[in-house]
Amino acid sequence: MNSVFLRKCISEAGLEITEYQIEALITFAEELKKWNQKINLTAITNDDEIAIKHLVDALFFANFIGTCETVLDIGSGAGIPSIPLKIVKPEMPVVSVDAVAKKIHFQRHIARLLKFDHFEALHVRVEELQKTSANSFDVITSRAFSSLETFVRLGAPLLHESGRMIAMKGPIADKETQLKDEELLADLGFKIIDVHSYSLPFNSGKRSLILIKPCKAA
Ligand SMILES: C[S@@+](CC[C@H](N)C(=O)[O-])C[C@H]1O[C@@H](n2cnc3c(N)ncnc32)[C@H](O)[C@@H]1O
Repeated sequence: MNSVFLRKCISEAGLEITEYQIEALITFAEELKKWNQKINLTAITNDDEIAIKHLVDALFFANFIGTCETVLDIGSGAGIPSIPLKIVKPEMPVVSVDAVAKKIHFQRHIARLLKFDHFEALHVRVEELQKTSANSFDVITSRAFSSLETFVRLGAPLLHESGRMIAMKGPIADKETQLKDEELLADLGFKIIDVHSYSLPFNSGKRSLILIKPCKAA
């Protein structure tokens, strides 16, 4: 991957990271492409798209969540957003879960290569995590995992009472879909607190971060 293009994308997005972190993101991208030739980890294989749609999108999330909290990434696949998050916030404890073993093997490989501390990649269905990690996480996130309702239903038992859930989504939904989502979340005792919209660099599409909290904490 071309570091000049990645730097341009990060600066176009208004984000700032160190040279060391740029190099680590490039290592992640190169390993992703290499492993993807043998095992199917991502449908995105082009360098520019990996930079914008995987790396920069995850960096927007990392920038949004602030400092040191315990994060759970549900259905993290090849490690989005968990791996870029660990690269730019190395001190942050992150647990990344996926139901597919080869994806978790890849994430562990990256964690070893980049010498991550406080990073656990677990081959487990999130439903099973409730037995060991109830009410443990300050932030629970997911991208391209499920509907908002399923995300909140599966994540809720794992969330610390003062925690928040952040769904990484595409463009803001139309009013009708939004109202339906709000009703479904209210039935689970949760509420949408904020929707943070942003554009990926070079007109590559709109995205949103949906901040959700238990009604009693809102
Ligand atoms: C479309 S991928 C998204 C991967 C990554 N978050 C991204 O945005 O590139 C959805 C992932 O969710 C995982 N998944 C589906 N159901 C799951 C469950 N119940 N528990 C854990 N992971 C699950 C799948 O194995 C898959 O890797």
